[in-house]
Amino acid sequence: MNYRLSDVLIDEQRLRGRVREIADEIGREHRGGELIVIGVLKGAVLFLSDLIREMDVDICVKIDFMAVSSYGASTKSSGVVRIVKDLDTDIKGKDVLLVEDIVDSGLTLSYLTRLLKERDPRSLKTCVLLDKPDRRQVAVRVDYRGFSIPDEFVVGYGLDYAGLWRNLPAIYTLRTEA
Ligand SMILES: O=P(O)(O)OC[C@H]1O[C@H](OP(=O)(O)OP(=O)(O)O)[C@H](O)[C@@H]1O
Ligand code: HPA
Ligand SMILES: [Mg+2]
Repeated sequence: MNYRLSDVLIDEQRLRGRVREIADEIGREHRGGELIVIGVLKGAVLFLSDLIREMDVDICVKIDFMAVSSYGASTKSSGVVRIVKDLDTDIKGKDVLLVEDIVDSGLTLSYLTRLLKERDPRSLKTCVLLDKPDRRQVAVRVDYRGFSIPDEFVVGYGLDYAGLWRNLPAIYTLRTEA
């Protein structure tokens, strides 16, 4: 299938405003403490880098990354979540924030929260920019949510189709080429 960009679903201004609000919310709960912020590569990179820059300077933020892949060059999850890169940090006894660009079927977030809980962090919270609730296959807990969106494949601000369009500063829907 050939895809083209369609409409802007969430523009830069709305993204920036909501990222600030989420950072404030996290700040109220973690001020004075240490927080390990874990980004899920590659999709969460843009969101994470904006989010941590908006966080209160009194939070001692450390960052780490995990890479998983389940979509490949498709708009449907393969259903199999594969770890491509694990953490460098020991999270035992730490406050951890897992940051994702999107929760769709929920398979990735569910897999990662289960895996990280086994490592015995002091707390584990999830922060997701986009939530597509209509597509959920497994229940997942989302502690901080940016936007709830309809069941459409979206790209931009870290999100890709077949590796493309992650660099766009806004969230776009796709259309199939005529
Ligand atoms: O809720 P789910 O149906 O599991 O979908 C969400 C996940 O899928 C995408 O990652 P992908 O595996 O495509 O890797 P990427 O971040 O490198 O694009 C996205 O970044 C989430 O991690
Ligand atoms: N866009 C990009 N990547 C995704 C999506 C989406 O809508 N859902 C799950 N991974
Ligand atoms: Mg992807």
